[in-house]
Amino acid sequence: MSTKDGPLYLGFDLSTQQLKAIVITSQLKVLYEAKVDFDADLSKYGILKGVHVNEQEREVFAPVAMWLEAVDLVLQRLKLKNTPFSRIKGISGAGQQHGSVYWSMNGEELLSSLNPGATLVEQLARKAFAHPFSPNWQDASTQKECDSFDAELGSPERLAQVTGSKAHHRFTGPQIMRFHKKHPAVYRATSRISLVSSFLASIFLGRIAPFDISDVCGMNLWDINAGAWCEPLLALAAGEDGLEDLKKKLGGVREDGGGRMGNISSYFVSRYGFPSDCGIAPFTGDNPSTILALPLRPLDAIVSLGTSTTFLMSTPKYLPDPSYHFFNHPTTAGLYMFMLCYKNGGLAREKIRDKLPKPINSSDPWSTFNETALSTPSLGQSSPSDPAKLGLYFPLPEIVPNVRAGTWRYNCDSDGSNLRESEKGWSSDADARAIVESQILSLRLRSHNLVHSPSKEYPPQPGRIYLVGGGSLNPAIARIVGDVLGGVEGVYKLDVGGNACALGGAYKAVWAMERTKGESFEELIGGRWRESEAVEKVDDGYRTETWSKYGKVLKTFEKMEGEVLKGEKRNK
Ligand SMILES: Nc1ncnc2c1ncn2[C@@H]1O[C@H](COP(=O)(O)OP(=O)(O)O)[C@@H](O)[C@H]1O
Ligand SMILES: O=C(CO)[C@@H](O)[C@H](O)COP(=O)(O)O
Repeated sequence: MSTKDGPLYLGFDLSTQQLKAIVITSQLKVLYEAKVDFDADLSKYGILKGVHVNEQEREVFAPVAMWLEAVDLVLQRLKLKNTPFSRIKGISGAGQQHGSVYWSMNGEELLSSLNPGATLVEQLARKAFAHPFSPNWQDASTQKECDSFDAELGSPERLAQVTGSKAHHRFTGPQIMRFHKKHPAVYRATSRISLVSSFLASIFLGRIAPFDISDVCGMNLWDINAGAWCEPLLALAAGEDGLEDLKKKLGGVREDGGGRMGNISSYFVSRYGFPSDCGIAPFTGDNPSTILALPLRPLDAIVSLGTSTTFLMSTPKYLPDPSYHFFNHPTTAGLYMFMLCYKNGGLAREKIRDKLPKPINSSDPWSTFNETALSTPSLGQSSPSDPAKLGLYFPLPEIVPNVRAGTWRYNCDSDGSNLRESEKGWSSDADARAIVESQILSLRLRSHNLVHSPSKEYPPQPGRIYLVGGGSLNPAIARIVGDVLGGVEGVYKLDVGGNACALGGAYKAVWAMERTKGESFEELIGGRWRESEAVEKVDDGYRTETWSKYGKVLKTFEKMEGEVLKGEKRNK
């Protein structure tokens, strides 16, 4: 089929700071891309980095109206690029995980009777939602609710065993529990609760979409082994309004990540010229969607360098633990997604970058940061007798370890001994390398159970490491990832750069609409994917000496986190 007349597929990524869209052919060729950057394009909503913050209550939330406006805007931008909407046969996509949207009693009716002559925001923002905001994954207001969740099943270990994760501030169950307590009247005026992924799918479907089998695992409410809601946890979140009422608000969970939930809403047919039989496939979380951007093999890992940093692997083994997350795989029953997630990713690195002199001879705002990071020796040691530098840089309270906001600088000897808090600290120059090292050391520390030796001559580590998200454009970060985490086959980035998650959505749409009976995502996409057109090697990865050098301080890094955690308990 030529690129001029075949069917096209559209993928979305509604993440923290942007809405991205990508259009591809059946043969996975990228034809059109567009994005809306919330701060740059929709600053009238008063957001910063896509969100509002109420520091007093540690709340972080985003305006639902802004997302509605972004949908029309990104489609207009695709239209300006002459995207032939009439050829789009399927749509899927992703939403930032855990966020919840509260529909009003007549929300679904308004959604199903949109007038194509007016915008989504004009028609839905004021009346279709019981609450104008969606709690964001960076929210940290739910410590009490998390304690109740962990206690309900007996322990964090048990909660992780059942739901794939211990209780986390951002997970939707604890968020709903707090929402119910804080806004009981609004809770009662809510007809349905969507996740960000199912909210976006609902907009295109013209009715409220069910949850997706993978994204539902980000709620602390879904029993992964049983494939059903965990009723004691639902009852806990629902309080006096009761389990049955919350079940109705949540609606169904669709087990099949493919197929079509229905055809596109007539709003998009009339307003943009989509064909009326364009299918809407289930949308998933942004991390599950990211693992669909390439055929990921068992020992391969993805490091997503977006607003959050996440480390993702696809695995047939369900090995839950309170220090990380397991989700159902978004397309393939019997597979799981392993994830580590950090709040202090891109924005923490930006803060260090902004302390360095502004680049003079380059339009790349990262050039000083990169030169500084690359000219600094590993662990800031010019010689083995220099103290090694280990830091923690958390402008926001972190997830792993669960500590308050703060910056900590420590030193130790080359063999990892003699850990002590650095008396004098060090310059911002040294921070540039130290922040990236510390973020990647944490990934290495926490992923070691999931990796094994690729062959006799190598210690346990990933095979390939794929970098995605905004930070994947950065060569200095790629180099440090290779230094610290290894990767015997090297470090790669995707040609679509920061658009991997939206690309995963588009691939999912292709599979959802074109699969033959029983054909898996891996079979269909694996058969059409052309490595040379999709990825680029950006670092050799494993270097024995450097990798061992970081290995010597890995336990010390863990000890440093422990010291900071002890201080946390003292301060409580
Ligand atoms: N060249 C670069 N080097 C390092 N970080 C970058 C670069 N370009 C963009 N970023 C970072 O990428 C982040 C946005 O990534 P993105 O994946 O688009 O985020 P999200 O999906 O969370 O909205 C920004 O916070 C920015 O710091
Ligand atoms: O909370 C998590 C995952 O558990 C985050 O990864 C969010 O899903 C937001 O992702 P980005 O906006 O950084 O892509």
